[in-house]
Amino acid sequence: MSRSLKALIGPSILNSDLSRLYEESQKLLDNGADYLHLDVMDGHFVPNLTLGHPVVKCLRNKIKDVFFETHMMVSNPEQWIIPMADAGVNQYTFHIEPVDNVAEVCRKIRENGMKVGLAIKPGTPVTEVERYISMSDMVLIMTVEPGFGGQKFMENQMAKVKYLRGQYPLLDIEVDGGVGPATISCCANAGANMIVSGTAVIGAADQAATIRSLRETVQQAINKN
Ligand SMILES: O=C(CO)[C@H](O)[C@H](O)COP(=O)(O)O
Ligand SMILES: [Fe+2]
Repeated sequence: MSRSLKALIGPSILNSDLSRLYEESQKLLDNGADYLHLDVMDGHFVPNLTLGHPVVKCLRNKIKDVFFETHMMVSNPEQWIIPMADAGVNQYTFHIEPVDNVAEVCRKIRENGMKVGLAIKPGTPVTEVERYISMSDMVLIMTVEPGFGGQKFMENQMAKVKYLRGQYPLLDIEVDGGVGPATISCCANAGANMIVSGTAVIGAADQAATIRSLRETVQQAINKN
C-alpha cells in the first residue's frame, strides 16, 4: 500500500501554565492532539529559555505512548541528541542555520533511534534545507521568528511550503508560529500537513473543537489534491 499524507495537530505547550506541564499536556491529548511539540530554547540561538531533557524525561515518565517532537532552537543541536533520545523523544527537529555538518547531525539522530526534523527560520531560503531532505523525515517552515509564542503568523512563508509540496508530494511539512483557526486555511492550502499551534489551542474556549477543526481543514485540503 502506498503511503499517504496525514493531517496531524501537534500543540505547543510553550504558552501553557508550565508549572502544570503534565496536566496541560494530558488535557491537550484528551482533547485530540496527535502529538506534542516541545519547544527547547537555549538562550543563545534564540533570546529565550524554556525546558531541557530532564523535564522532557519527567514528562515521558508520565505520558507513555505519545509522539514527542522536540523543536530544538539551540546553537549546538548535536550536543543534545543523546540526552533527548534517552528522555524518550521520537522526533528531533533542529534548525540548520547554526550547523556546519547537517548530514552528520541527521545521521546521529537516526543512529539514536529518533526521526529527523529540519527547521528553517523565516529568513532562510528553502533551497538551504532542500538539499538535506533525503536525510530527513520532516521539514519545519517557521512562520514566526523562533523564540516566543503568541506572535503574528507570517503569510509570506507559504511560498516555501507551496514549493516543497510541489516538489515532494509525500513529504511531511510542518508549520509553526501564529497558526490557529484564522490562519489554518492558508497553511492547509499551501500544503502543510503537520500543524503546530500554541496560543490558539491553549487559550481556546473549546480545545477539542479547535483541534478537530484545524485537523479537518488540513485533511480536506489533502483530500482535494
Ligand atoms: O517554536 C515556537 C516559537 O519559537 C512555538 O512552537 C510557536 O511559537 C507556537 O506558539 P504560537 O502558536 O503561540 O505561535
Ligand atoms: Fe516550536
